[in-house]
Amino acid sequence: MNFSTNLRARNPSVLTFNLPCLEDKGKGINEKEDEYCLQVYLRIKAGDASYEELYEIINSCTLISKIPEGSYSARSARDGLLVRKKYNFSKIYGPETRQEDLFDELVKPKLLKFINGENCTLMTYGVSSSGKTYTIVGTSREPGLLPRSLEWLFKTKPDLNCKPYLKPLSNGAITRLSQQQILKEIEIKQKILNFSWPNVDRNEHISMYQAMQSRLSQDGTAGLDDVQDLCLSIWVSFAEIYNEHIYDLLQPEVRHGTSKQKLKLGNSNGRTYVKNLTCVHVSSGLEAFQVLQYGLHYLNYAKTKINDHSSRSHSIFTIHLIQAKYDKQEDLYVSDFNFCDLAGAERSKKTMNEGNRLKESNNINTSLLVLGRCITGVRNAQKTSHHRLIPFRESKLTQIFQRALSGHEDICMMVNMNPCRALFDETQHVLNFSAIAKEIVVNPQPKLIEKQLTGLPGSTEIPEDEIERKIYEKERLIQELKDGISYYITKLEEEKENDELKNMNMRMEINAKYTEIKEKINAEFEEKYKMTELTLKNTYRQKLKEFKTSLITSMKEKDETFSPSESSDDDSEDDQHFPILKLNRKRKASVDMETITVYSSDEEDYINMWKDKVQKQDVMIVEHHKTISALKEEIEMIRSQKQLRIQQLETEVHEQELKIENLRKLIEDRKSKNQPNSLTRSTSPDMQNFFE
Ligand SMILES: Nc1ncnc2c1ncn2[C@@H]1O[C@H](COP(=O)(O)OP(=O)(O)OP(=O)(O)O)[C@@H](O)[C@H]1O
Repeated sequence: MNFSTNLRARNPSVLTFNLPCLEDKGKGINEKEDEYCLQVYLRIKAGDASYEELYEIINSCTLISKIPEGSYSARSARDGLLVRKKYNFSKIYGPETRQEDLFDELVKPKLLKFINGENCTLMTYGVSSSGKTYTIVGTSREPGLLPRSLEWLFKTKPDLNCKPYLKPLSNGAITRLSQQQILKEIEIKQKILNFSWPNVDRNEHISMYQAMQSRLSQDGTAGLDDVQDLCLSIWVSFAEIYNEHIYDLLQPEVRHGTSKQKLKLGNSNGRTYVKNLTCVHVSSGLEAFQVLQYGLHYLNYAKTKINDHSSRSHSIFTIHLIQAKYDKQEDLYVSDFNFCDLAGAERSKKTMNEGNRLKESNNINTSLLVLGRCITGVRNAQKTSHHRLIPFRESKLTQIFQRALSGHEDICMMVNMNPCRALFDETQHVLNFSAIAKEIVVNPQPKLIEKQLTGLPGSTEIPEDEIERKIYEKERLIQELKDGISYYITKLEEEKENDELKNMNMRMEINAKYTEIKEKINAEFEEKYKMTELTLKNTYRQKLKEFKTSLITSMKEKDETFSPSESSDDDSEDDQHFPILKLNRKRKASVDMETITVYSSDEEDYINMWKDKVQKQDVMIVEHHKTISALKEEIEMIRSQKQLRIQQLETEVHEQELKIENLRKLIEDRKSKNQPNSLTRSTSPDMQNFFE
C-alpha cells in the first residue's frame, strides 16, 4: 500500500513532509540550540498577593509552577505526588516589564528581518484577560507592539511612496496598478480615514498616536543603509476569525440588513491566504494606526465574567512590505509581518457564558485545541522524522499559519499569563502548550524572496488571482446593489404604511377640530343673535315710545290749532259751523292712528300678550285672596270651636276636682268617726258617682 497516496486522500490535513528537523542541522534533540527552536516568551501580568505562592521565576527563562492542593491539575496528577512543574521559555518578562522593553528586545530584531524580506509572525496566546490585546494593541498611555512597530517602520524609512504603484495580492504576488486603480486605492483609504461612528471621536485616535509619536521620538531607528536604493511601499490588511468564519475588518460598513461577507481561503505555492481580503495602502504610521482603529471598531468584543472587553475572535493585522530597486523595478520583494491576537482560552464554568457567548467560547476553545494538536504534531514529527498527519486544516487559524507553525517562517509566540489563583488550571494548560511549542524547530528563510511582478503593462497574461478578485468585487457590488434595492423597497413600504396611518389620524383630527369650531361658531352666533334681538327690541320699543309721544304731542298741537274745545269726539260749535274742518281733523287723526297701528302692530301684540298674562295673574291673585280668606275663616271657626271645647273640658276638670275634694272630705270624716275604710261601689253612692 502506498502510504502517502492514502494520506493525501485525507485532505484537508497535511503531511509533515519537508518539516525542518534537528537531524537536518546535524544536532540531536537534546543539544538543540535555542536559535533553531520556535521562540516562546512568557509575559506575566501583575497579579494578586497569591502570585508568588503559585509561581516562582528561577531565572530569566525558567518558571516553576507550584500546583496547589484542590486544583484540577493536582487531582489529575497520576501519582498524586506532582507538586511542582518546570517550564522553559526563550525569555520571561515579569509584571514590571514595560511595553517598550518588549518592543526593543523582541520586535525590533524581527522588524529588521522583515525589512530584509522575511515573513514574520507574532502571536499572543493565553487565558482570557491575561493581557494579549494589551501586548499587541496596548492603551493610549502604553501603546502596544503593533503601533510601536508601525511608528518605527515609517520613522526608519520615511520617504515611502505616497502613491501606491505596486500592490501585494493576497496570494503573495505583486501587481502594478494603473492610474485609475491608483485613484481607486486612494479613495478606499480616504473612506477609511474619514469614517466616523456615533460616539467615537476620530481625532482621539489621531491625538493618541501623536502623543505616542512624541514619546517614541527618543527611540533610535535602524540604520538601513543597504536599503537606501530601494523604493518601499507599505500596505495593511486586517482579518478576523469569528466562529470559524473569516471576515474582512477593513470592509466598509455593510448596509443595513445585510450580513457580513465570509471570506474563503486560497492556496498558492504552499501558502495559504485569505481570498479577497482588503489591502490598504498607507503612507504614514498615523494612517496605518487609523486603519487599525477602524478595524478594531468592527472586531467582536463582549463583556464576560472575567474580562469586561474580551475579544471573541482571533484577529490578524498584517503589514505587507513591497520593496523594489529604484534602478531595476522588476526586481521586487514582498514580506508580511502578522500580528495575531488570539482569543483567550476560557472555561464556560468560569465565564458563565450562555447563548452566543457560549458558542463563541466553544469555537475559540476548539480552534485553540487544534492549534495545540498541530504544534504537538509538528514537534513529534520533527523529533521522530516520521511523516505524520497534522490537523492544520481542522481550523482556519492553523490553516493560515500552517507554514509558520511548521517552522518555515519566523514565528514567535508571546504567552500571556494572568497569575491569579482562580485561573491556575487554565494557565497550566497554556504553559503545557507553550512547553511543546518551544520544542518546534524552525528553519530560517533565505533573505529577500524575489517575487514575479504580475499584471505588467503589455503583459498578455492576467493573473488568476486578479481575475478572481475582480469577479468577487463585481459580485459583491451586485449583491450590495440588490441589498440596497430591497432595503429601499422595504423602507418605502414602511413609509407608505406610516403615511396612510398619518393621513387617517390627520383626517380624524381635522374632523374633530371642524366640529369643535362649528359648535363654537353656532354658540357665538346664538348668543349674538339673542343680544341683537334684545337690542333691537329695546331700540324699537324706545323709538316707538318716542314716536308715540311725538305723535301725541303733534296731535295735541293740531287739536289746539283746529279745535278750541277739549273734546275731540263731540261735535263742537265750530264743527257745526265748519264741517270741512271737522272732517279734516278726523281724517288726520285716523291717518295717524293707522301709522301707529302699522308701526306698533307687533308691539301691540306683544304688549297685549303681556297684558293678558297680567290680567290672568290678577285673576289668579284675586282667587288666591279668596281662598286665603276662606281658609282664614275656616281656621277662625276651628279655633273658636277648639276654644269652646277647651272651656268645656276645663269645666269638666273643675267639676271632677270638686268631686275629688268632696271625696277626700268624706274619707277624712269617716276616718275621724272610725268607720271601716270601705270604698266599694256598691256601698257608697258618692263613690259610684266618682267612677262614672
Ligand atoms: N501587563 C499589563 N499591565 C497593565 N495592564 C494589563 C497588563 N496586561 C493586561 N492588562 C489589563 O488587563 C485587562 C485585560 O487585558 P486584555 O484585554 O489585554 O486581555 P486578553 O488576554 O486580550 O483577554 P481576552 O482574551 O478576553 O480578549 C485590560 O484592562 C488590560 O489593560
